[in-house]
Amino acid sequence: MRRAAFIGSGNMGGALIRAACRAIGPEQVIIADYAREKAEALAAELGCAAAADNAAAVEGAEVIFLCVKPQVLSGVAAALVPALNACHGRGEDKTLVSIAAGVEIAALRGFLQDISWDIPILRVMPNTCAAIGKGMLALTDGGAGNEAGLAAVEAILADAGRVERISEGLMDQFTAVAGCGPAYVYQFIEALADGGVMAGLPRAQAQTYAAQTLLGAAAMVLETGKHPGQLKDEVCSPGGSTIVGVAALEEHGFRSAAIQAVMAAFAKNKELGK
Ligand SMILES: NC(=O)C1=CN([C@@H]2O[C@H](COP(=O)(O)OP(=O)(O)OC[C@H]3O[C@@H](n4cnc5c(N)ncnc54)[C@H](O)[C@@H]3O)[C@@H](O)[C@H]2O)C=CC1
Ligand SMILES: O=C(O)[C@@H]1CCC=N1
Repeated sequence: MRRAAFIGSGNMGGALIRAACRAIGPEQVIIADYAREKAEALAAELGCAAAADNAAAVEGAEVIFLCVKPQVLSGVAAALVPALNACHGRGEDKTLVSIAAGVEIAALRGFLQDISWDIPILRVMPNTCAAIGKGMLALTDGGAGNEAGLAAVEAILADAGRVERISEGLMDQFTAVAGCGPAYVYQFIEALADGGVMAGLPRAQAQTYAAQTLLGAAAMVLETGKHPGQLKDEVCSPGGSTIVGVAALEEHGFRSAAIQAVMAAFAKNKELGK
């Protein structure tokens, strides 16, 4: 019996599969995807197993991560019930983990209508940076007090990045900041690089300088514990060039745009769960 199965090996599932293979070893990981060749190619690359179908992945592992789109989750989960019941009948208990944005544990339980036992269900909200161990992830058991399940998931995701336990009531907000966040940051990096190119830098250099600057600034926030506003002030020499750039960002609504991006994604997460 392997420790982790992943159903769906797309952008996010694939990133978690990479992280899990590093943390617990590829011999402990089995993956399945509707597009079988996709799972097989990733399994061949990482040295883990590719299951013939979703039920085989369920049969083969203790913790099953559902990494499909919210729109297909109910059908995928319902189709797993016969395999989950058969496993339970043999005395093999399983834990289900969903990474779907917006879908609550109670809704997931509703998708498993014909299940014959009280299967533990957890949620993880990852981001794609987990692929290289730099993710920001949230984990919840919905207040069930399932310490063993939480610990099992943490062990599988030990090399995905920073994993924090949060209440389920904060998952949609977390998703809007950290799940979606990499996309906003990539837009900013691209825009910084565009500015650099406009000012005369070669594209490749501009991109490296922009990305390394984001990395350094993020590390300064985390490692110094200083407020971002203070760190910003430390860059702005009186009468210098940075404050002119900061004023231009303010004039064009930069911070307001970022806040609105998070609020728009938050609203959409709530919609995805309905
Ligand atoms: N992409 C991201 O940055 C993040 C995504 N998520 C969540 O991750 C989940 C997956 O999203 P992505 O990886 O972006 O989507 P994706 O489209 O890249 O991957 C989904 C995978 O599921 C497979 N699939 C579809 N139907 C299936 C079925 N019946 N059985 C098995 N596999 C099936 C597809 O072939 C595809 O490989 C979503 O629920 C999303 O909310 C969460 C956090 C971040
Ligand atoms: O765009 C989405 O719906 C997913 C959820 C968080 C990141 N990607």
